[in-house]
Amino acid sequence: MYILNSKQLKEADNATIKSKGITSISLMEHASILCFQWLHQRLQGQNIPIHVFCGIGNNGGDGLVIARHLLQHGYHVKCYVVNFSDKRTDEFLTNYNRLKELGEWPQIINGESDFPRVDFEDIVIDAIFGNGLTRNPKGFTKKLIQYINSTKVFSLAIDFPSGLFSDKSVNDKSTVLKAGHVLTFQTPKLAFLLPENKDYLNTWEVIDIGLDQEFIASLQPNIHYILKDDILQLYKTRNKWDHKGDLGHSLLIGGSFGKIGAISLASKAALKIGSGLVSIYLPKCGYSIVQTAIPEAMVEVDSDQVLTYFNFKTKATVIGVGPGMGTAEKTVKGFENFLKENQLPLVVDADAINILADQKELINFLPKNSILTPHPKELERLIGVWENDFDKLNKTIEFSIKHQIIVVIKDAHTVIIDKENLYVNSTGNPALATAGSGDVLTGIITGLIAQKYEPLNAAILGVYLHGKTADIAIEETGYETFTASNILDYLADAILDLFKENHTEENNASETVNEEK
Ligand SMILES: NC(=O)C1=CN([C@@H]2O[C@H](COP(=O)(O)OP(=O)(O)OC[C@H]3O[C@@H](n4cnc5c(N)ncnc54)[C@H](O)[C@@H]3O)[C@@H](O)[C@H]2O)[C@@H](O)CC1
Ligand SMILES: [K+]
Repeated sequence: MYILNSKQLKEADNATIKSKGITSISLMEHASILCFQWLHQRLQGQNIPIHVFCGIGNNGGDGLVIARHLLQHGYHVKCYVVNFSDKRTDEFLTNYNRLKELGEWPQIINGESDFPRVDFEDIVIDAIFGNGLTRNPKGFTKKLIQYINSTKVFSLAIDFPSGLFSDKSVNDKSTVLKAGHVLTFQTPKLAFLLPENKDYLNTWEVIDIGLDQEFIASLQPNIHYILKDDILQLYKTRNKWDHKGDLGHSLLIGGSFGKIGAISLASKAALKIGSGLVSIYLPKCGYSIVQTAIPEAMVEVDSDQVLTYFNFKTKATVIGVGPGMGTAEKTVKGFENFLKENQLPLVVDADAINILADQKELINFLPKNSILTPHPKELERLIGVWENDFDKLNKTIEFSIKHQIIVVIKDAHTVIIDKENLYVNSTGNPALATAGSGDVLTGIITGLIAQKYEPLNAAILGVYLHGKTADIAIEETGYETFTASNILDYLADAILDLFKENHTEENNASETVNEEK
């Protein structure tokens, strides 16, 4: 699924109005009725006070439409116009008049003395600002947002939590209305998926308002939200005549005394995801451990306790390097020599990333389309500090273009960056915040490249499946007892789930952002 920015969304609105021969008013009516229905289905006519706060733009127009339908269905509605400007849009004015025709005159809020009383048990519909927000809310509008937040009332945000920008960072945290739930139009918004915005929304879902898909595709959006449908297009089924030699040979390089588990997990993962053959190259001290733990794997050893020589004989198709490797001086030297010789596709993780961050000139030896899988701290060592999450993404895009490599930024929403294209993952939960989870991801991606997946597709598919294991598992394991080994236990379920009937929530992008709330 595409993620559109604010400009693309406006273009898509206009293109749809043209191609479908409809008016902007009817598009607004349609979008807002879907929001009304969402609420009506849940409230079933309950007599709860609903405060609808409308701005003066088209987001406010949506609020007015929702208020009208709620009134017509007998709800206890109070509608307000947050009068921060006199530049009311035509769509706002039309719907303002339609509401008045019903005998309902919205209360105009011109200052703090006009703020209504809002109780915790009430419901707020936030239709103050949407996609048109260009600057921080100021004056009494800012105060109103703070007042509503202070009541801790449930608020249903229309399209955006008011105060949250679509494509740039919020610099004043106190100007965003905290949403209990967001009904956002047509596509997820990048802002919802960034860690810096986690406090502004609890859950969100996309409401499909029927914008012109052909037009949207013609914009060639560079940001994607990866759902099951996207994954099914990448997934390769096996052929009857496949031989283990056709399914690639993964070589996992890593481990050091005390950290043999990391390379062991990565190697198991490469096997579990279907790599035809798996070899491990590690320090001698890990030999018996991996031979016992993974009888399917072949093993070659380096010096006693840390990797030093990197003089393996294995002829692999792809190499995953870094888990548990450490950064001993001998290892750094050996890794440097290895990089200068190596021609094979690489998946680079953990300490191997730290070595690259320390000696940036080595990055130039990575083959084109190598994959780096840093967590945020490792990324910072690689690209330097960022001002905010948008800056982080831009800096990573520059890095990816400069070095022609793919970066997997591991986070609650892992983002895969391939030059200017961003792929945001939709699966996973905090159960994955556990030791060894990254090592398993490295093994999965390596094992997929072995099976002839393009590196980018291997990263997208690997990250999705890795997250999906935890989504399936938590029903049984809860968050706490889930460990990295469980990722491997549930990998089969994650793959089989691709072929199960879609649940509605998977057709319709949605998520819980903040698990505790
Ligand atoms: N036909 C359409 O264009 C549709 C629009 N829709 C709604 O329209 C919204 C976008 O509407 P608008 O573009 O009118 O914008 P908004 O309603 O989000 O913003 C209102 C206006 O406030 C001004 N503004 C921005 N920041 C401000 C600030 N800090 N202080 C004071 N004024 C500020 C802007 O110039 C903008 O015109 C979407 O989020 C969605 O809710 C939906 O009804 C779907 C159809
Ligand atoms: K809003």
